[in-house]
Amino acid sequence: MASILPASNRSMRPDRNTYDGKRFVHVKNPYLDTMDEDILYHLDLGTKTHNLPEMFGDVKFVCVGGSPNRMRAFALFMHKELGLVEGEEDIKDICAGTDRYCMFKTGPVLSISHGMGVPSISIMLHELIKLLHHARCCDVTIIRIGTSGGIGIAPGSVVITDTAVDSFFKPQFEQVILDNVVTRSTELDKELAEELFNCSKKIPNFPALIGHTMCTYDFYEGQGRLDGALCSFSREKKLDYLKRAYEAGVRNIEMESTVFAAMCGLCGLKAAVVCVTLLDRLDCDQITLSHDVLMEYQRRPQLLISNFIKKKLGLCDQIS
Ligand SMILES: O=P(O)(O)O[C@@H]1C[C@H](O)[C@@H](CO)O1
Ligand SMILES: O=c1cc[nH]c(=O)[nH]1
Repeated sequence: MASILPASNRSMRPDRNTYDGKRFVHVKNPYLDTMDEDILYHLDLGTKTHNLPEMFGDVKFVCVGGSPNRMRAFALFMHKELGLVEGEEDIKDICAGTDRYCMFKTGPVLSISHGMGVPSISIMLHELIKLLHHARCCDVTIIRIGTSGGIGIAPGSVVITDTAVDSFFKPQFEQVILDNVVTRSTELDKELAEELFNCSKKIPNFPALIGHTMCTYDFYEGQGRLDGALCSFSREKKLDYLKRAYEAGVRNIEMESTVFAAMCGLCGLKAAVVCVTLLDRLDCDQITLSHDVLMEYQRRPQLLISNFIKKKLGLCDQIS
């Protein structure tokens, strides 16, 4: 992928007046317009050093997930599924100059890792959303493909999130800005969730459901685990909490969905969260799956999203 610009090049910032008629990415920051250059530090990209419209202008689907290897595997899988002619060796990590995140592009699909937890995905999303804006991308759908702990559902089930909720089962994300708490909505695109669910029904033996996803700030105490280095509650309290979560409509727990939903919603991106469950938290806390089973489970959201993308691109609606 080309596109290191000479240092003398002017900013690639687009003219927003030419944006009419399509669903463009909104950045909601008046200061961006006053900047001569925008350095996307954690992605090792910038408006003066890279021709972002040339590199990314055709992106229509962005898939994000915690692990660099998973997101690389997804890019390679999509490359094959889209029947693209370039060799796999051409799919290089676009962010290789930093070891914070990995990014791969194949055709109109961008695959990016975001690390674990709200702060990590939030930094990546700020820079990714600015990247899509600078690249003048339009009609972009963004999907988080992750892993999670299930509540009251069989391990291996794929949960398509209708609403991301916080640890109090509320559909909101609280962002501390200066010394204020700003509450943002975590509603996701319901039509997109339905479309994904319908897509899942066409895949044989594919256990999928729509439900609320709870996002926590921690994997251990924050998710009611009894097996962390610290635990100050009883087994009964844990089960009572998880059962109340289930009654509130929560079917899985992970660590990024609320900020993902809030930021994508505010910036006009159609967004979905699709996570496979690795265990049923009503039964246990430790993840005891074999490596092979874990890999197979992690491929489930990828398979669903690849079918969805192929359908949207009119390539086919058959199952691979
Ligand atoms: O996308 P991944 O599988 O990384 O998401 C979940 C939530 C945390 O980031 C992590 C915890 O194991 O997995
Ligand atoms: O239990 C789990 C499994 C994966 N990811 C989580 O956040 N929790």
